[in-house]
Amino acid sequence: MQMSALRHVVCALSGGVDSAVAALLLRRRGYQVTGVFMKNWDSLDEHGVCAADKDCEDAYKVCQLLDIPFHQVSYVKEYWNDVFSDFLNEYEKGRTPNPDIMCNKHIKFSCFYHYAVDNLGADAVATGHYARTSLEDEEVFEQKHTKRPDGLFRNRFEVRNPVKLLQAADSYKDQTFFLSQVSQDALRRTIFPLGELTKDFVKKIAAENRLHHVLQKKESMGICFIGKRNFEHFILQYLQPRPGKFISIEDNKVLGTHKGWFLYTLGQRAKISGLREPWYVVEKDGIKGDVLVAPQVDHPALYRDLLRTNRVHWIAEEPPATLVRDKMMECHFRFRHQMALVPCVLTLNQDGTVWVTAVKAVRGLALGQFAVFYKSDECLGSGKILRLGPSAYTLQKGKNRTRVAPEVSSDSPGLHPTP
Ligand SMILES: Nc1ncnc2c1ncn2[C@@H]1O[C@H](COP(=O)(O)OP(=O)(O)OP(=O)(O)O)[C@@H](O)[C@H]1O
Repeated sequence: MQMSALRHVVCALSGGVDSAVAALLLRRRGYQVTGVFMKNWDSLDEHGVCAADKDCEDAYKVCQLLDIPFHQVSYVKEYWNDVFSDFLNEYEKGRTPNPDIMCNKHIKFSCFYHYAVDNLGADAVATGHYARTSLEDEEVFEQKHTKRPDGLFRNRFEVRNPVKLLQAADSYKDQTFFLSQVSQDALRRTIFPLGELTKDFVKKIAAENRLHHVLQKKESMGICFIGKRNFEHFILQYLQPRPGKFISIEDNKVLGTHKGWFLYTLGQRAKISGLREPWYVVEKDGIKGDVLVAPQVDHPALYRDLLRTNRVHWIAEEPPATLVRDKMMECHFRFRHQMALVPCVLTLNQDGTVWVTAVKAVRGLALGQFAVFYKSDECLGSGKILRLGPSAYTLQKGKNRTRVAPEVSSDSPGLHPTP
């Protein structure tokens, strides 16, 4: 076969084991592969070392070993504007953002995707994510790059046979949660070479193919730009402290003070100086800046069964036909990576937002998190949580007082779900 006839796949290489093996497998399938390292964050870690430089070197070494071209791109500015600013704004509003979901949406599957297709002439892009799509490689290559019209007249019937995002075969490693805001356009031209593999198998392939330098690296944990640093210290470099009180939800007693209500997420253990027993964050008062806490890890104030999202991003069907027809749909959702899926019922609103009613109350729902929806092994899409229903504790108190319980919300008062 002539070089020009080879399929060209551009693989995002992080310098880690997963993307290295992804590139290797693409090479084995006979494709022309190019490796691209993205620099998204520009700073020194706690030891004065720029971690991105080391990762970039490792990615370059992978390309040398596989004998494929290497490119480096900087999205430091885009990452700051589209991911980090949003992260800070959300925290400032007292919400719990997810920068990894935003990074996939805006950087990997937008900036990188366009760079690969428009500048490097890629027939498809690939990453080392553990996820699958409903397309075989050949079907991915058959996609014509046609830009869909934006705006009012784009409707859900325009995309024929939309590509589905499916959970990885290794359900423990599955990363569809983080991919739930990716566009249909990018997904149609994406290959996930690791989708059918387990992590152990991926490591074995790396070991058998002289990729020892990436194998020895530790798994990236937590938010990439914070690394091992103390979260409170990191965030207080960017946001003004806003001292407030820790208040017990049970008797309104002031238990201590904190440096900012935005430092706490619902469900998290609050370290209150002078107190040995654990207390857990159950509510935040944005006006006074107080953090309400409860004394047990499974306190009813931590449990809710109702939430509302912003306009949902649907990956394949916009929105699913069943939901449009019945205005309701049974499915599953999760709001943290790797948590067990929770059965729920969705109710669609006129503006594309949904109400999610969990079959059973769940612990630790927080504003700003993404509710990611699943139907069997398909990831349908996700919406950001902007409103929470009353907690089990509020409902109990309400029952005792026979009064209607208030909702927690980060914006103006809204509707209740209407069946
Ligand atoms: N800095 C980067 N440059 C290029 N691609 C990246 C970068 N960071 C992540 N990716 C891509 O996104 C995928 C998922 O990233 P994630 O941070 O979840 O790492 P991971 O699952 O530990 O994978 P890896 O072992 O390849 O680092 C990677 O496999 C890689 O394809």
